[in-house]
Amino acid sequence: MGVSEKIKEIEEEMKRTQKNKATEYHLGLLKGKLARLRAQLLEPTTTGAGAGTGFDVSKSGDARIALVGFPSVGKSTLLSKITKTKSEVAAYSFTTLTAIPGVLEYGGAEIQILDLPGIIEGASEGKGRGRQVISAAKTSDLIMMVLDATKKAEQRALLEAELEAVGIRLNRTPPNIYLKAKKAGGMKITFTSPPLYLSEKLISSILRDYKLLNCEVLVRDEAATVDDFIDVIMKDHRKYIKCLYVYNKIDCISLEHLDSLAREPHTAVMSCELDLGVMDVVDRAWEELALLRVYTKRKGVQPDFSEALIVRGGSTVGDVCDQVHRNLKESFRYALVWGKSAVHVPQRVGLGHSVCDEDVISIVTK
Ligand SMILES: Nc1nc2c(ncn2[C@@H]2O[C@H](COP(=O)(O)OP(=O)(O)OP(=O)(O)O)[C@@H](O)[C@H]2O)c(=O)[nH]1
Ligand SMILES: [K+]
Ligand SMILES: [Mg+2]
Repeated sequence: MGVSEKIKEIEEEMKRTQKNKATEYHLGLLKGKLARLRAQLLEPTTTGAGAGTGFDVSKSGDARIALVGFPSVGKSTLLSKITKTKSEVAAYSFTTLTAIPGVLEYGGAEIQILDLPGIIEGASEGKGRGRQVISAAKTSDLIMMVLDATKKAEQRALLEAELEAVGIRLNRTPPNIYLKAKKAGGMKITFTSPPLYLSEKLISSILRDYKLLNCEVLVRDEAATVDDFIDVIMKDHRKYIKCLYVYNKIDCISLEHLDSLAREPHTAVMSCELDLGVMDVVDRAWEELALLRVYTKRKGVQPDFSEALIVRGGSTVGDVCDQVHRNLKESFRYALVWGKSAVHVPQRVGLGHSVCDEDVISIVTK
């Protein structure tokens, strides 16, 4: 039996099994097996089918956004609107057959936008170019899930399920569970507070199934589920990515419907056709990326505001140094900071100081 068939079999069994206290343990074990098989399915094959590989587009710029969605929702229309790249647009499905990169210039940053082929249900199991599309999405800093506002609400959950199945976790952080494999000593499982959904028995059975016989587990979140625990075991196959849900074609829906869509979290609405809300979508994407612009300044000279250094949210002066030059930290003495992160200006700070968007920094070396 092939991996796909085994997956089908387990999925069928899970569907047949009623969810209740008595079956909880059995279902948990099945989930563990399913996660392992799915990861196996995504391993690159030796036959060169490239199951786990994305499209051959090299990363460029300060961040990458992937446009993911069902066919004909307007992904290519959006790319053509916000970048100088023209990607073919047409009313039929699967107009786009490969990854088309474009560059969005925003506030001194260059963001690569990846237009991708439409995906369909079953993409995670290899339908269409689904797996390649999803692999490409996995490499992005932000997924823009483009949705057709005229279609049923289920479309969003269907797409989410496809991305979930290959280990992408949208707008979530890794579970608060510590797991460390050991050479010997058996299993040591502890909970910081009584678990609501997990038990020592379930955890140890799943660990045995994964042949993790010697390890230490500390569950720090009482609300952690079996899915969370499996994500921790499979952490090399999990990717936590931000997602902005973008509903296009709002020119075709009622105001009431538009209003309810716009209120959903992490959501923006637009009409590429009428050029409505497109720039708001770009602003929202920028916010979600949480990139920071930092300007460097030489002593006695005005900072150059046309040349921003782009760093990730949460970056420190040390990260800024790395961006300027590989060895700069070695000769670093201190930095002077003007801007939102400074309590008084200029503030004298060390490498650990966290920077804010639009800070000006003067680095003083030995
Ligand atoms: N009514 C309306 N139609 C739109 C809008 N944006 C795009 N379209 C139309 O939707 C159709 C599909 O657009 P594409 O940009 O090719 O869609 P896609 O998501 O790239 O499609 P695939 O590459 O086939 O997956 C085209 O006929 C567009 O003209 C919009 O805001 N409103
Ligand atoms: K299309
Ligand atoms: Mg397209």
